[in-house]
Amino acid sequence: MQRGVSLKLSGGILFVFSGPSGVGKGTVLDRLFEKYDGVEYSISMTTRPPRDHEENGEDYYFVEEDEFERIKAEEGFIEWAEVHGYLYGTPKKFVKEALEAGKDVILEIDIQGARQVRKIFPEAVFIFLEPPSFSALEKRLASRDSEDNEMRKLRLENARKEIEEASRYDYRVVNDDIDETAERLIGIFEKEKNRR
Ligand SMILES: Nc1nc2c(ncn2[C@@H]2O[C@H](COP(=O)(O)OP(=O)(O)O)[C@@H](O)[C@H]2O)c(=O)[nH]1
Ligand SMILES: Nc1ncnc2c1ncn2[C@@H]1O[C@H](COP(=O)(O)OP(=O)(O)O)[C@@H](O)[C@H]1O
Repeated sequence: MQRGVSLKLSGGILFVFSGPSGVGKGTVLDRLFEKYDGVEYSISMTTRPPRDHEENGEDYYFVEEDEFERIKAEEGFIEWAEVHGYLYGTPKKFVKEALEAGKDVILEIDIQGARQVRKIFPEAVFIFLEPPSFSALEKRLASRDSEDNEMRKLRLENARKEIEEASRYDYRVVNDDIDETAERLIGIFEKEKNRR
């Protein structure tokens, strides 16, 4: 975690969205953003190589490890973590400016990042996306066909630990039907906006 992070939360709401690899986080958010613009998506930085369809500056900022380390040293991340063997971090500037402008922001980050955010933004809203079953998760990850066997195995091992953390989240949403899940997320965003 970065020291000296001080962000004003008087403006927008910070949503934290986590879930195991292959549960459908990206798919559900893509579907949601087709019809909803009530939250801003924070684009993370990563040292993971891009998948075929992924665009730099859209899905992630893809960087080499030395660049990531440089930004880390400059305290440019709200949080960062090593996940499945690569580094991932949330750039501070975008989130800070959006929240200060009164916009609501969603971070799609892993459980380690969520723990860090919980310490510095206890007011954030934490949402965990769960698979209907572990075998459904295995099938989804296999069907995505974006990792080799070894990487898929690592992601599934990590998934068990990630799912154990779900009870620490404010909301747990099972991703059965993509459209229904997107609607449930919009429902959560709107409910939280109305409360503040
Ligand atoms: N801590 C942290 N985790 C992130 C960040 N961006 C993405 N992640 C998480 O890193 C994990 C791997 O992401 P990715 O490589 O896109 O794989 P996927 O989950 O299989 O789609 C997921 O749990 C993401 O939520 C970030 O900025 N910080
Ligand atoms: N509700 C769902 N039902 C069936 N398949 C799904 C569902 N949501 C996502 N998928 C599929 O599961 C795979 C993993 O989804 P993805 O969005 O890449 O997951 P994540 O971002 O959580 O790693 C993709 O092939 C996607 O099409």
